[in-house]
Amino acid sequence: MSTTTDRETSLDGLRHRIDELDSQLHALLMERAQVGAGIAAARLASGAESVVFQPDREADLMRHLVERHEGVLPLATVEHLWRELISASLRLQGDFQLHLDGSADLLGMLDLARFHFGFSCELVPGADAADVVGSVAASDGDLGLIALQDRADLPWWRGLSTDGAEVIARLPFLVLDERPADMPALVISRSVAETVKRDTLVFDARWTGVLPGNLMNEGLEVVSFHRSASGVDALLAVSAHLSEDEIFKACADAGAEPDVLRLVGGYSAPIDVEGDADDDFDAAASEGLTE
Ligand SMILES: O=C(O)C(=O)C[C@]1(C(=O)O)C=C[C@@H](O)C=C1
Repeated sequence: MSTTTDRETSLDGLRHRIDELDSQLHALLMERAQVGAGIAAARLASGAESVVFQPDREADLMRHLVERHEGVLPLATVEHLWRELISASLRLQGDFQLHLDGSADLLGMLDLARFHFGFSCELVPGADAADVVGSVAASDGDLGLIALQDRADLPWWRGLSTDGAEVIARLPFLVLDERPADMPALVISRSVAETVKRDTLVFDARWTGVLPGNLMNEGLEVVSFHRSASGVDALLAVSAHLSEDEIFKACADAGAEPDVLRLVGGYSAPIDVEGDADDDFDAAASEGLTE
């Protein structure tokens, strides 16, 4: 005669438990989609014309997942599942296309696009980052995915603005060792509502001559930079707590005030699940800045 423990640990017993869990999960997923459709209907009723991304809400959801998470399921798997669910919700609100930076590594780009936006999202290859910025600014609710390089071939971010296309997210959102879809990138969209809360602001900053060498010490991250004959363009990520005056002062303390400082978006800072996210970035990037 089999005991309860035998039934719980036998192959048949475990499969039976998986069937039960799948059925509960499926019911919950269907209910979640229904709630998403409710949000879509409420948006439509409020007169919203196109898909409305809520990057800060998405970041909150992810943060809660990280806080609750335990056990053997890889966190990156959970992230991907939720990204697919969120994308499904978005598609219930309307169609949108994702414009891809065609100058970046294609496989890395596709991996990231599919991981973050799911498999039903229509992908549109763009020539390069500047082309993606133009397409998103001219669209009615499309998104763009632009690969981040420490040294950019062109200062593509000059095309961003808070009344055109702006930065809304930075990927990957969960910083994990050896994670899938780990190409560093920015997501851009047409300008999002003022009510969006973001802890990091992104600026187009320009200096004639060289870039101050120790901006990072002042709490300013050079996300990407482009050097030309006349000077340096930088895409700066800065804590949203700092005012523009404080940013100018921090730059002056680091060596020189920029000639141009223009807000071009913001995002909820990625979560470094295993350690210090800043480690990867600046050691590599800042080395080449003051040559
Ligand atoms: O909360 C919303 O406003 C939603 O539209 C729902 C939802 C989700 O599926 O959780 C979907 C898309 C948004 O970008 C954020 C969250």
